[in-house]
Order: sequence, then C-alpha cells, then structure tokens
Amino acid sequence: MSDDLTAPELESESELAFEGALRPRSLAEFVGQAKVRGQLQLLLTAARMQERTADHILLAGPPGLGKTTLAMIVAHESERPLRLSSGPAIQHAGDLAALLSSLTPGEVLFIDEIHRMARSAEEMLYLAMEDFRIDIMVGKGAGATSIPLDLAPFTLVGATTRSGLLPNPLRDRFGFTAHLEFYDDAELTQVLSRAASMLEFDIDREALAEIAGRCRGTPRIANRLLRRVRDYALVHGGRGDVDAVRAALELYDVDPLGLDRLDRAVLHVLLERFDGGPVGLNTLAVSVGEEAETIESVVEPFLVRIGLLSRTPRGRMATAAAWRHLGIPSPARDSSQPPSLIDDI
Ligand SMILES: Nc1ncnc2c1ncn2[C@@H]1O[C@H](COP(=O)(O)OP(=O)(O)OP(=O)(O)O)[C@@H](O)[C@H]1O
Ligand SMILES: [Mg+2]
Repeated sequence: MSDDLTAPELESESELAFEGALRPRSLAEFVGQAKVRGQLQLLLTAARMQERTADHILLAGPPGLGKTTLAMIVAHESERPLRLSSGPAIQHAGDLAALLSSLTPGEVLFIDEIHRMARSAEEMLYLAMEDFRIDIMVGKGAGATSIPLDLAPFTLVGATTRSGLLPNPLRDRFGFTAHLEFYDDAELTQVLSRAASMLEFDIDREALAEIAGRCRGTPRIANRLLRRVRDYALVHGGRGDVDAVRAALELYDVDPLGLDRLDRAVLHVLLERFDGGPVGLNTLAVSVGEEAETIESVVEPFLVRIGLLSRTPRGRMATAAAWRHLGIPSPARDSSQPPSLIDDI
C-alpha cells in the first residue's frame, strides 16, 4: 500500500532510493539514540586501538528507527567493507556457509531480520561467531563426515524487530545489543531539518515541529511526511510553513497526533458506539470492517503507546485523552451499571 503514510515499514522501491539518499553516514550525523551512539563509539574505538575486528552487534527495535542505517555506519566508521544479507535469504546451512567462507578479513556482515534465519543455519552461526570456524558436512548417512573450515575474522551486525524471537544461544553470542527507542519531538525535528536541507526544501522551524508531532516517533515516517509536504508546497507555490503542513497532512489523513484514518475509525467506534468500552477486539474489528489481526498488531500498539487506549482484562477501553483528542464530550458514567457487551479479550 503505497498510500499508507503512517506505516513504519518500508513501502516501496522508490522509498528505498529516497531513504538511501537521506541516510546519515557517520555516528556524528546520526540523530538521537545518544546512549546507543556512545556505546557503539566506544566499542568501535576500542577495536580500532587493538587492531581487531569489533565485537558482534545486535540492533533491536521497531521498524524505521535506524537499524540498517547504523549497520552501514558501523562499517563506514571502522573503514571495513560491508556485506548485506537477511534472515529470509538464509534458508539452509549451506547458504550461510557460502556467505561466511566468502568474507574478506575484517568484513562487516549485516544480517537483517536475523530472527527469520533457518534453524540449521543458526547453529552454524554460533560456532562462526565464537571461533571464526564452521564445520561443513560432506556426504550423507553413515559415511558423512564434517570438515572444519577456518573463516576470516568478521563483525556480525544483526538486526531484528522481534528480539524476543531470537534463541538465547544466539542472543548471548553478540558482544553488544543496542535497543533502539522511539524518537522524541526535538530529535525528530532535527532529523527533519537535516533531511529538508539535503532536499533543498525551504521550510521553517515551526513547520518542522508540526511534522515532528505527527510522525509516531519514527524517522522513516518523518522523512515520508516531509516529502508530501514538500510536494504540497511545490504544487501550491507556497513556502514550507505550518499552513502547508496542516493542509498537506489533512489531505493525507494524518492528524495532529499522527493518527491515520483507521486509527481514528477505531477510536470513533469505541467512543460513539460503545461509550468508550470495554469492548472485545473482535467486536471492534467487525465494527470498522477490518481483520482483528490488523487492529491488534497495527492500530492498537500505537494507540496504547500514546495513551489513547488501554487493554484491560475485560476488553479495550478509551482513555480520557481519547475523548479529548476526538473532541467528543465524555458521558457521565453511571457506576451502578455493570459494563455491557463483553465478548472476548
Ligand atoms: N537517527 C537518525 N537520524 C537521521 N535519519 C535517520 C535516523 N534513523 C533513521 N533515519 C532515517 O530513517 C530511514 C529508515 O531508517 P532505517 O532503514 O535504518 O530503519 P530500520 O530500523 O532499518 O527499519 P526496518 O526495521 O524497516 O529495516 C533512513 O533512511 C534514514 O534516513
Ligand atoms: Mg532495515
């Protein structure tokens, strides 16, 4: 869906190229995540002083927060070549053996979505990470033998949006795990300001702050919204100011908190049809004509994170902030009445 402005995942090939152009190249250019930046800086500097490859690094966090960007920065800062691969591309131990045995000394190997790698490959990776060695099985059945193969030392950078799915032995073999956090408005304003100047888009500070408030803590969404606002300013012959931001993002159904059409539909149903809940997930999903799975994995996490929705054992409930945000007066509740319509959780 190329019109889904608020989805944190990468949307298209053209977006990939656009992102590539805006990607920070060094730790100094990388905005926010101060803690992680400091930790990486130390790790890379120590490795350089000892003239060895840096420890293996795991980058964990939601989509669009800068994992791929940081992997590239690790290679760039340590002046090593970078090899790109991903979990879904490694479906057999043989795929991994071919990849590992072709690395040049000191190379940085980036495995994106590392939680999706095949189990058999995972086990091979344990030994490779620890001892820079793998065992290759030759032959089948009783005559099978394993031949040890030494590898060139390398630094593995793994990225995952689901660190909970990584088996412990794999997680334990990373020397360092960076947990990326959502960005605050000041950091997002900085991301936007940097991107605007790279795009040579003249937009004022107030307008940048207005966009920052709508991008769900995610630099990828920030850059995407900026692009739409730039289009709007271009077509309407105006500058990048707050009015352009408001008009452009209203056109694309991104509200002042960054909620999109579906987020708002869910809240409207919850408030207007169910008095703010509690109501079960399935009822809510049917009422807005969506799959329960979509509501649960796409809509709810953000609404919960910004405090508009709470999950209770009796179902989903709107918070006072939700009523305020939609501008609907909250009904005075009669506390002697038990809540109605509890179908599931
Ligand atoms: N700290 C940052 N400073 C400036 N720009 C950033 C930062 N983090 C991310 N970006 C921008 O956001 C875009 C998305 O980042 P990136 O591709 O690294 O996310 P990701 O965590 O790898 O996402 P996914 O989980 O979908 O692979 C990049 O093109 C980059 O321009
Ligand atoms: Mg990525």
